[in-house]
Amino acid sequence: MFLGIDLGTSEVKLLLLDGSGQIVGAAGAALSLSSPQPLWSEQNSDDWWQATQAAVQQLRAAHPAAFAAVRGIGLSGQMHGAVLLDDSDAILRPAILWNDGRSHAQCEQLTAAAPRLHAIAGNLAMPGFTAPKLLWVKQHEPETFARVASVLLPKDWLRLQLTGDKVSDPSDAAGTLWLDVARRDWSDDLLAACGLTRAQMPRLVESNQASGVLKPELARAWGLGPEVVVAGGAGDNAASAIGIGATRPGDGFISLGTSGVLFVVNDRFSPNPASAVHAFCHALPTRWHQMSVMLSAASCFKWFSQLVGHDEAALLAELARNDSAVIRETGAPLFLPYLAGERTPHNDPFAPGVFHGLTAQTTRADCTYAVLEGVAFGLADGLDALRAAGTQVHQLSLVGGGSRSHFWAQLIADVLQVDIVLHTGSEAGGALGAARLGWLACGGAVDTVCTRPPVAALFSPDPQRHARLAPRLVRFRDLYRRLRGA
Ligand SMILES: Nc1ncnc2c1ncn2[C@@H]1O[C@H](COP(=O)(O)OP(=O)(O)O)[C@@H](O)[C@H]1O
Ligand SMILES: O=C(CO)[C@@H](O)[C@H](O)COP(=O)(O)O
Repeated sequence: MFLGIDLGTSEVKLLLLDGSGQIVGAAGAALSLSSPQPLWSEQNSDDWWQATQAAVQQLRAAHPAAFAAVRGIGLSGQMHGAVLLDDSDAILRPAILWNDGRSHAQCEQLTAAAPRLHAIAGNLAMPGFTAPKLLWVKQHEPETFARVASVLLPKDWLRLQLTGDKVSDPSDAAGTLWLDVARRDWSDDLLAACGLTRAQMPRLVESNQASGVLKPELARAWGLGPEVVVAGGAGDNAASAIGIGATRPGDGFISLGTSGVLFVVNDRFSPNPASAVHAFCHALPTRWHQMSVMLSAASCFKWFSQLVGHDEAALLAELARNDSAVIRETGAPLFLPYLAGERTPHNDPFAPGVFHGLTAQTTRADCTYAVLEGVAFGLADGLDALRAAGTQVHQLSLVGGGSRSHFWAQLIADVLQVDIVLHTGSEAGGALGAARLGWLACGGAVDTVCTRPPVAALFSPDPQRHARLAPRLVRFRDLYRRLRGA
């Protein structure tokens, strides 16, 4: 048995996988976000550990025999977050997350201070990345910065609780802006630009290699044997790729989680900062990937559902009951999904969320539709950015919580004009990939472990609907341009 632990933004998810690749069970525990000031997004790292332990107890209770047979653990997690520790590994401040926009000024400073940033890290400096956050802490919380002995990414802080080791992997480390992405090693020059050194960074191992073993006292408390291997693991998007078998160049998927991600595998480091796509290491040693990232995707649906007091399933059922789809596709309001600013393609922490074109006839179902459509339009921008970066896409799998909606999957296929494939277990996101990385670290072979799960549904583009939506996409893009800086 192999255990995957995915530290998402809205939930910690656990998944048990057996030695024939079948999912045995899953469990989860919710997490909340805090935004003490505009543009800020933080979580308490201790909450991650409490949620992980609660989910472990759920999974053990549901599958006692299978859980007791766990031999390998893999980690996956929300990327870019900064967990700052002092020299006794105590947490110095709340973790600053991937969707935090406070460090926009520091991005400019970093770009000026590190002229080779784009060549080494392969990416634009964006506020969500780890390096500009540390510059922000240096300038705004100098007492804290002076005490920083270690900087860990979210899943790597969980690993510290599990094994006592400070270790990261290249797929997650690439999101710091301190990694030499082609060489898959820390860059002393980029660290120096932030007043940091390699001594403050975790050791790096590849995602599919062992990083350490579970602490004996935890193994006993969880009813596990000795020598449970913990794999290097991966950033949640690279882990999701492993989960749906996206390992060959050209394989790609969309993740509809809190963020919205278009991810395509490359066989070499392929930076293209000009189009605001990310070029990072993949979770296999000879692979890299490009991705475009929306800061708010399924989280727009969650926000709207909480605003109107109906859950996502109820809103989708209401949408399905209404038979005026064509009228809605021409008359519904437009929605700009920039609830936390945007990365690809705008790199603009101040981009606003917007409902535009409300009338006295606008219904709740129209607004639900607009939210789902606005996210699909954001993905269309992301796909254009990937194409501008030289990546070709013909078919995309869909993963993450948003993949529960077939309506949304069809809408995305129609907007993007790309086949969208749903594999079984797709809503598990990074947790399945994490479990698979645990299996690889215990000696599993890539060809055996990283297979494509069975296809649950295929959504092919409808050209007529695409033609109806095309003018709305033009208006969507125009709306952002008109509002920029307003
Ligand atoms: N039936 C549904 N249809 C579409 N989206 C849904 C549905 N149920 C939940 N979601 C969305 O799934 C998202 C959570 O997805 P998840 O992949 O777990 O995110 P994360 O990894 O960021 O925590 C929430 O934003 C929620 O609105
Ligand atoms: O910042 C990125 C990728 O660059 C995000 O994809 C985070 O990794 C958060 O992921 P989810 O919680 O949405 O899965």
